[in-house]
Amino acid sequence: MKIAIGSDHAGFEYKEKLIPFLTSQGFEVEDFGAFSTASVDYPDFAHPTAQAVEDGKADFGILLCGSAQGVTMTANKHQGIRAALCWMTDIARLSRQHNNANVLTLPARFIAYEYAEEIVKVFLETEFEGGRHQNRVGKIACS
Ligand SMILES: O=C(CO)[C@H](O)[C@H](O)[C@H](O)COP(=O)(O)O
Repeated sequence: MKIAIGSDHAGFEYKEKLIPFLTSQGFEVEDFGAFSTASVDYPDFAHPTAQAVEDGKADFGILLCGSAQGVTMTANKHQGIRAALCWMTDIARLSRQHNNANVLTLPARFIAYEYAEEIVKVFLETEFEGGRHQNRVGKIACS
């Protein structure tokens, strides 16, 4: 399974730790930057990460910034992207079970790194439930 990952400067350090974590769990990872803690603009990294998922080049995306608001707003501009801002494992689980989220966004300045790993694990291990949720998810996209 392939994961596209991106961040701004605020999410850079967590991204750098998540990449080897994901690799150790057997995932293939494509890193869309940022590549340092120098101040950057989150859309420059959130758009290509979301695009990789939208194009089917990655199965899931993971995006990080300080609050996760900016990367979530940016990723959700893409058709076919359902980016979920997750700050706790239960929210991550529900974002997969009920919303079939395909991009996980993490607020690096508000959660401990170890907890970010737990959220990632839950998100990637949880299946979409379908059923009544399929109808609702189908109504999200604007035509
Ligand atoms: O969501 C965000 C922006 O809407 C993120 O939290 C950014 O990481 C944050 O704004 C960066 O702030 P900084 O003061 O430029 O480091």
